[in-house]
Amino acid sequence: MLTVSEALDRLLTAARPSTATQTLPLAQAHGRIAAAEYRASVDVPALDNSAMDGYALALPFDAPLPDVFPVAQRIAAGQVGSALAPLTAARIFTGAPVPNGATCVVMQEDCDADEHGLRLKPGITPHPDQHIRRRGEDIAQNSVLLQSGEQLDAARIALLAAGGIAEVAVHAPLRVTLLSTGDELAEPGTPLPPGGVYNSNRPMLLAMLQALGCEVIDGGMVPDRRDATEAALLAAAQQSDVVISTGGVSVGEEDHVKAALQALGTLDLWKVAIKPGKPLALGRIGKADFVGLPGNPVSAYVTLQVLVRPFLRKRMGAHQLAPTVWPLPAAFDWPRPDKRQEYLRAALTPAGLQLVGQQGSAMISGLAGAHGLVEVPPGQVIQPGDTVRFLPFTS
Ligand SMILES: Nc1nc2c(c(=O)[nH]1)N[C@H]1C(S)=C(S)[C@@H](COP(=O)(O)OP(=O)(O)OC[C@H]3O[C@@H](n4cnc5c(N)ncnc54)[C@H](O)[C@@H]3O)O[C@H]1N2
Ligand code: MOO
Repeated sequence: MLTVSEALDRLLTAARPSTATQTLPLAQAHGRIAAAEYRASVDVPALDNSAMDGYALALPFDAPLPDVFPVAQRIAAGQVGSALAPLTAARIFTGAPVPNGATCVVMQEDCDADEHGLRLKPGITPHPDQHIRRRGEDIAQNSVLLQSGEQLDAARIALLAAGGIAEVAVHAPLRVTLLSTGDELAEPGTPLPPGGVYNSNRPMLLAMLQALGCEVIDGGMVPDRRDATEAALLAAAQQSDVVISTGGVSVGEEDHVKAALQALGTLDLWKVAIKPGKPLALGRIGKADFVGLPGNPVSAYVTLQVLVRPFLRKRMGAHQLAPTVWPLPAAFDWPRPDKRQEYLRAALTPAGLQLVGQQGSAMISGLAGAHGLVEVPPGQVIQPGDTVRFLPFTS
């Protein structure tokens, strides 16, 4: 059986990054992977400007100040004033360009202004550059805003917009067909027949794959028959870059996915020393990649998160593939480790990481309260206070 890191190496070697790209307006690019590098077309801010509503002053700082400063001009955001003579003031508003000659801005709460001019309130001593945002202090023109292979989230979209970028070249979305195998599966909203189980993997994986940025096609539910499994896999492979199924990859005679895959294409990886999720399968059918996730919901969740996500991200053209790992203290006991590398559902608490819910691979109840997974190497016990590897779900 492959170790988790051997399996990850194999998956990443097998993942061919997509080459198809398209150009999208920034507002439509959320979640997509950049296919080019982008640089700022302007300095941000483009001019020195005021951080406060108040007065820009041309003060010397090394000489006594007069009591009153004439207010020579008024500059609102979007306007550009004229040069400020020494010892005069300009009425100014947040974001408005600071006129040449101004050495500081004083907020209006710290001044009194009337028809005679502006007076600083007692005790107010402005310092050089006070409340002035300098040109380019946030982003310098031509600096890199986004690297090829980065995923466009809200913050990166804001960064590109601030730098004047209107459109981005992105990788075409990965088309993933999702199949659910199992005669026992019933659709939520329909009566549950005797022996039935509601299909929770399908909406769970749909949500996870969409969050990754995939275009997901629902391939439906596949009965536990070899001919039906082959027909469903073949149809799915013809319409997608990647086919992902759940269930039917273990060893029982009702498990047809592996045999169907071997008949239609190649099985390149099967069984990983991971708990939950041992019977994970990887292969090819024609031009499509195939990933067979175990049927147990938590096994499907964990294998997608730990192993399949990096594979899909590389397929999508993303560069940062390794999961984020935070070394954090455990606040729990794990006295009976497994031979397989184990992933435990855990929540971040002020006391440290706490396990949530029961840890069985069919136990969905704890998943919703977890913030991530604790990675337990084969055979390793954990005691409260031990530093463990925590893989947050948000990364
Ligand atoms: N003799 C052995 N039996 C099993 C082994 C083994 O090594 N030897 N491995 C076990 C492990 S570990 C896992 S994980 C499961 C995985 O089996 P399959 O991938 O073949 O999945 P199924 O048997 O089809 O289903 C397992 C379990 O999950 C439920 N399920 C399936 N699909 C869904 C769905 N879409 N939504 C909700 N629940 C689903 C299904 O009803 C079963 O209870 O095999 C062990 N057995
Ligand atoms: O690998 Mo299975 O998920 O232990 O039940």
